[in-house]
Amino acid sequence: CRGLVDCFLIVKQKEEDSCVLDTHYNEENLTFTVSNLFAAGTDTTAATLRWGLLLMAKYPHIQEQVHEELSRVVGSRQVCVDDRKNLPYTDAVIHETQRLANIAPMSVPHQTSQDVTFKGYFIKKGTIVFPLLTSVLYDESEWESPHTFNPSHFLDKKGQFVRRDAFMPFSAGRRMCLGEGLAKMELFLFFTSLIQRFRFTPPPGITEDELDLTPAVGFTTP
Ligand code: HEM
Repeated sequence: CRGLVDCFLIVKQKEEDSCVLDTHYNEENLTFTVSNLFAAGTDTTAATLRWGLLLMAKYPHIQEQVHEELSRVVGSRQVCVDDRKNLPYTDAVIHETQRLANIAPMSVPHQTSQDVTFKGYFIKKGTIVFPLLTSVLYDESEWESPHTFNPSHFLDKKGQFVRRDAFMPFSAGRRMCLGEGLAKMELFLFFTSLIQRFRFTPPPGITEDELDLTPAVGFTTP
């Protein structure tokens, strides 16, 4: 069994052999599952990484601090997942990038499966609901400076990494992002490997102040 598709096909075969009718393991679901994984798992991580590099170009003193921490803790060997716990500043920069980049501002639409009253509002069964992640990621009662890039949002006074409940780029609840662990691992490994080897700067003739952080409109925020 080499991966998801093999696993799926093996169960499909078993169910066919035991004459299970009405199975979820059919070709249509296989196609949807694989295409969903591509759609949900490629542009999201790539857009976040691009935001990370743009922010490093705009704030060179922060890029320098990430570089210093990486040189001190990892040196020139390849970064591995286990290094993250020893790189609190870098970890905070990646979290702050995800918060400010806010790449899935409306998460994905859900639909109420029954009538529900939420915070005094009646929502009828079958209503489409968009959970606005922006409202949490930029919540003024949660973040000291919601609209600025500030890695201290994820650091305590001693410079140790702190988790924040309002960090919700992967949404929340039962249907939250299935790829959170994979995405975090990818972002950490790609971001650190790039900063270890390169310096990111604005193009010639452009100052850091001129780098524009206005997001473009898209399903994710490019
Ligand atoms: C920075 C990267 C990513 C972000 C910010 C992100 C964000 C999200 C968000 C906001 C949702 C909607 C959750 C909800 O319905 O409430 C979601 C769903 C999902 N994500 Fe991600 N995602 C990322 C990367 C990935 C990766 C790498 C994969 C897998 C390869 C993935 C797979 C999925 C899947 C399968 C769902 C649907 C889950 C379901 O409906 O039960 N995501 N993601």
